[in-house]
Amino acid sequence: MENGAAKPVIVAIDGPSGTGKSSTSKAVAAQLGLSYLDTGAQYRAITWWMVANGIDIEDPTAIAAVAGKPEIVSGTEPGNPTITVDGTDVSGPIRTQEVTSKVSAVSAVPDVRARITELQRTLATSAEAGIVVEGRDIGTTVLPDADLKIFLTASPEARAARRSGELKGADVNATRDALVKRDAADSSRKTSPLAKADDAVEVDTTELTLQQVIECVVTLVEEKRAGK
Ligand SMILES: Nc1ncnc2c1ncn2[C@@H]1O[C@H](COP(=O)(O)OP(=O)(O)OP(=O)(O)O)[C@@H](O)[C@H]1O
Ligand SMILES: Nc1ccn([C@H]2C[C@H](O)[C@@H](COP(=O)(O)O)O2)c(=O)n1
Repeated sequence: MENGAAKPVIVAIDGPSGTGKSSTSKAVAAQLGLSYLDTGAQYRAITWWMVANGIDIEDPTAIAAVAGKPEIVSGTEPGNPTITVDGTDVSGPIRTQEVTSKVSAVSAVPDVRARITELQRTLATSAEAGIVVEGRDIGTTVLPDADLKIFLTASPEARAARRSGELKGADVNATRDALVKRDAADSSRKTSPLAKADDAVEVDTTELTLQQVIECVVTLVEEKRAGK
């Protein structure tokens, strides 16, 4: 660039749930001085609002009719990624079992996706140094021109073990079944399903520590920036 400033780098990280997208993306963004966006938190936030306002989650028409109502604001600081709905901090409530069980239905509604995708593109293009955006359809739909696309995978067993550890004593088989069910719903919806972009680098994290995954992604970003 003319003034010598580095061009903002846009990194898209997609994959099924529990593959390490959030942990990896936050750490990579912090290490490289980039912004960070958790797009799952945005879909959880709109789901939380639908539940709080008594919208029938089984009725896509009812969801679509009010999809533009809540104001969702995401903070993109990797050390403190905030999320508010109409000014209320919902970072805790969006992680409840109720929201987790309903988010796939809400996020499958095309009007919801159009609304949230617009927010995501605005945040990504305004990040000065660049941004790491994680989700399900970032490389395929939201940011198809991202500089680097990563698709994280891991076996259902590894992902369930990670989540059960987090949920302190949760039954591993039940956790595995819930993960697999949510992935199937997210992969089979018509609009912008969970999918690997053709030009994404796939990283299987099953046998890797979180630190190894972070180092792998940092190296890929640095190589991309160096034009390798
Ligand atoms: N490579 C790894 N080895 C062991 N544990 C890991 C690894 N990567 C992530 N974890 C742990 O697995 C759990 C899930 O990780 P994380 O929330 O980053 O996944 P995710 O892909 O963002 O999931 P979701 O899509 O459901 O939000 C966390 O407790 C995290 O610390
Ligand atoms: N780009 C995205 C991100 C998330 N979703 C939906 C599907 C997920 O099951 C849900 C919650 O995401 P998580 O917090 O587990 O990462 O949100 C999506 O459709 N598109």
